[in-house]
Amino acid sequence: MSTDTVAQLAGVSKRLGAVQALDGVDLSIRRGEVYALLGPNGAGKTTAISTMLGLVAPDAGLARLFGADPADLAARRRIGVMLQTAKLPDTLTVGELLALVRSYYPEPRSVADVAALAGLSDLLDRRYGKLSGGQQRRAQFALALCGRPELLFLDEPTVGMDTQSREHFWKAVRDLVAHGCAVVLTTHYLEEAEALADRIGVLARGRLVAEGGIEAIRARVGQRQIRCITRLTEACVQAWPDVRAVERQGEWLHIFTAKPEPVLRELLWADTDVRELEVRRAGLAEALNEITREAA
Ligand SMILES: Nc1ncnc2c1ncn2[C@@H]1O[C@H](COP(=O)(O)OP(=O)(O)OP(=O)(O)O)[C@@H](O)[C@H]1O
Repeated sequence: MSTDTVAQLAGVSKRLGAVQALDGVDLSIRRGEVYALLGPNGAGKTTAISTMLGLVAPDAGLARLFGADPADLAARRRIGVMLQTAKLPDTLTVGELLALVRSYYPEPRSVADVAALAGLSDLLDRRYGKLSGGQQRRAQFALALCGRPELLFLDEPTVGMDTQSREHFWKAVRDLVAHGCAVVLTTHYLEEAEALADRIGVLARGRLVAEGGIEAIRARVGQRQIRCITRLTEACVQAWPDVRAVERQGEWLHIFTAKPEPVLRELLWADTDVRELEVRRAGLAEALNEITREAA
């Protein structure tokens, strides 16, 4: 394992009941990077994170945290974790929870720093059980930061957060990463992956089917999208050669094609009043759909 690798799965397979949740997964998380693990529901993202954390024992292969077994206490002290299900005592205040978790670490982050990073400063006296869903997620994020982690595991961290909280959260993650923290992130909000991730791993049915930077993942899909305002009908455009799909959204027509040039020529010829014409590469969502469809 390279000294730059902070967490690793090597040839990991895991069966859960009748499901092959992970099937020969190899992945490495490097120091100071944000690695987003993406894929449809049930693809194996949570199982992959749980295996890195030593909460799930692999049937084959191995997991490493800072080169050690994930159960190793010294390695565990260097991580922070925010899982989808957090069971915290409802009756304690946020301040009391922070005091408790900070007491596990020899040199914890100060309450003021943690509260500022997680946007919690005005919630310290509130009981955890009385917080809204989004506020509870912020409290869980704060708890994950107490031990000054070098590696943070964030499993769908912004579910339930409003737009402002989510933006605050993204800024905090960027600050932490700028100071050398690595992050493993799962999310179904692709704009979150686009905003934060240095690298993306795509899981489908327990296999890592694509890995790379956002542009590299997008570039795997040759498809382009033409968007315009036109009086032409969907059926008319759909009949042209090279047109893969057509969708109308209000006054906009979206045309999907791998060969935009001949489609554009046809479009400009068929409707000389066409307006607001745009051509763009497929987005991350379309790329992920295509990659997971191919894998299936
Ligand atoms: N304890 C379990 N027993 C049986 N099957 C399980 C168990 N836990 C998970 N699974 C199955 O393993 C597969 C992978 O689940 P996992 O939770 O890792 O997916 P995920 O990618 O995190 O999904 P989501 O996006 O919905 O959170 C799913 O088919 C799930 O139903």
